[in-house]
Amino acid sequence: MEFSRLQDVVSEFTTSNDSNPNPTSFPSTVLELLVPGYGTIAQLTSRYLGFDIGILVSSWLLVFGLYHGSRYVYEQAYHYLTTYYTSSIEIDQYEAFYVQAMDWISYQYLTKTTRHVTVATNPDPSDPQNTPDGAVFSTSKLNVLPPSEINALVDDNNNNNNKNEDIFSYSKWASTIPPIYNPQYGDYDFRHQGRWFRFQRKRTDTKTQKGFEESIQIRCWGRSTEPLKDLLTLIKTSYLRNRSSTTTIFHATGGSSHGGGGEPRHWRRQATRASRPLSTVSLDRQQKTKIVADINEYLSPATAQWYSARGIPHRRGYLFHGGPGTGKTSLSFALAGLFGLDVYCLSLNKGVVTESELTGLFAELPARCFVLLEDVDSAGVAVGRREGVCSSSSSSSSGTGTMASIGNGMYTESTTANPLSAPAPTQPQTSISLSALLNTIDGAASHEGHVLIMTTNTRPDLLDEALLRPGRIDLSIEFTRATRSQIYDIFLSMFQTQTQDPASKPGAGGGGGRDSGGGSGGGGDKVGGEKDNIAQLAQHFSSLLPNGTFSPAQIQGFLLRFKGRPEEALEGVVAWRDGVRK
Ligand SMILES: Nc1ncnc2c1ncn2[C@@H]1O[C@H](COP(=O)(O)OP(=O)(O)OP(=O)(O)O)[C@@H](O)[C@H]1O
Repeated sequence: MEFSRLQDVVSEFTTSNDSNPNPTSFPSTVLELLVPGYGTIAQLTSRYLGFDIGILVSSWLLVFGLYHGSRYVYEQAYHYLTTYYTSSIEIDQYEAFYVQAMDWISYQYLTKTTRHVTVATNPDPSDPQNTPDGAVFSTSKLNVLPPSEINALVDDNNNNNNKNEDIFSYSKWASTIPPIYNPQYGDYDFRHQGRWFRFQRKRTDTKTQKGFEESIQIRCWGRSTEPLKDLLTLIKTSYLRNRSSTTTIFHATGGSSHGGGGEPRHWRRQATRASRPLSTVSLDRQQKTKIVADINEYLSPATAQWYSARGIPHRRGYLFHGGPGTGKTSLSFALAGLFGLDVYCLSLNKGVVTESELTGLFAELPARCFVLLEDVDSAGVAVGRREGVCSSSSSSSSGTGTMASIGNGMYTESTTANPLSAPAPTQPQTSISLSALLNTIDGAASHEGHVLIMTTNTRPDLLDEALLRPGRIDLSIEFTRATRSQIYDIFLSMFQTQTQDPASKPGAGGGGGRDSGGGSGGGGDKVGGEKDNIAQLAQHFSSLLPNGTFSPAQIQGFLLRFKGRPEEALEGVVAWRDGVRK
């Protein structure tokens, strides 16, 4: 604006204050400046409508100015107060605690009160969070149809299958699973133990394939972070208490290879499962006791202090070696369940993870957890065939049986003695070098306190000695093909649990709960009798299979065909054994 014109406006404003017929209106020159064409519109409305539009425009300008002015003042004051008089905690979506905090706050406060929620479907039946009653699915709900009914269903011309109550309908089942609700992006206030907290769910755009990353921020009044820390401790305690009978499994997602779209690789919760009882993993008792005692001692806080007082890194590594389907992964999960820890799984096979990604993933691990590094031989640690070693079978350290190995030192799942029918030797396909793996495991920057379990299908005497040295691998457990006693155990665990559970047997026991001793005397006798019967069948079954020939997974696979029908499994086992061996 020209200076002379501004002078005119000011002088008119001062003179018009005296002469303005309507003191509630701004001077017309000011209004003309703010609303282009005001003079013409004012003249027209005054002439034809007999109405002074100046009052209307002035009121509107006043409200507009007041609104923006107060908003500006509010924002400045809010910024000042939040900067200097509040404390906050930010939780990144890749932090393990993110899920716990989001779940807890959403469930306790936000999704009950807020009208703006997001919904997600995660129909994992084994996740207690997803079951209608919050209970882990019980094995007593087995739905085994007799052959006659199956035949009727197969021959049904009228397609009444979906009306049959005994047929499992996924859509019906899924409709009973409540969705998971979370608050939408934005700010939410909630009051916890007499104190106000502000929860903010944020979304930041990124150049990754997904396009954004999430985080949450929790804020409270005051310059002390103690209320926030107390809240997080409470969330953690309640989460761990609820999850004590479950195991949460994390896998690495993203990454430069395998469709990760260049996103950084992070741990992501894959599933939460009912913890596997240790008794369901069949292994030599001494071996089991040894590893449980070892991990128990290692995880004790006193041990951590002991290590630290002596300047020894608090680390312990375990090597599970054996053929496919012999129970390495199962034991790892069962142990994690026993010690109430989450499992972080990573396979080093097929080059799915690069060295920098491996380092980044280890840096993100929580203080206490199980890390399951599968196919560790892929990291260039298998030193190849050694004369006079590979051709022989390795003998079990515990004397529980032998494991056949083929020419390249790999344990094989094949039950034939012919190496030609065994899988071809696998070459390391990963982009991880041995030195990178060792650095990640025990380099200066690596974390302490987690239980590191490495699995391999390669015999340990063929692995690089650098990996095998104490401090990296402190205890080795060999997993063999099923011995007679393992076959017995697998049969028992397959059939006994079911028969011991009165709820699973129509008419058995009656209201006695899961404990066979809890029912009436007659029911208890019946369950006890069935138990003895199953033990006899298991004995007979194990005597029909050769020692150390089939993997536990093979035997389990066979028995799974006969859920609830142990006698039929016994009848069919000889034909199956001979068929597989042919
Ligand atoms: N020792 C065992 N006791 C009970 N079940 C077993 C045992 N070994 C294997 N199984 C069963 O076989 C299946 C495969 O087992 P698991 O994945 O633990 O084998 P693995 O040794 O990790 O195999 P891989 O080397 O191929 O990863 C599981 O369903 C498990 O229940």
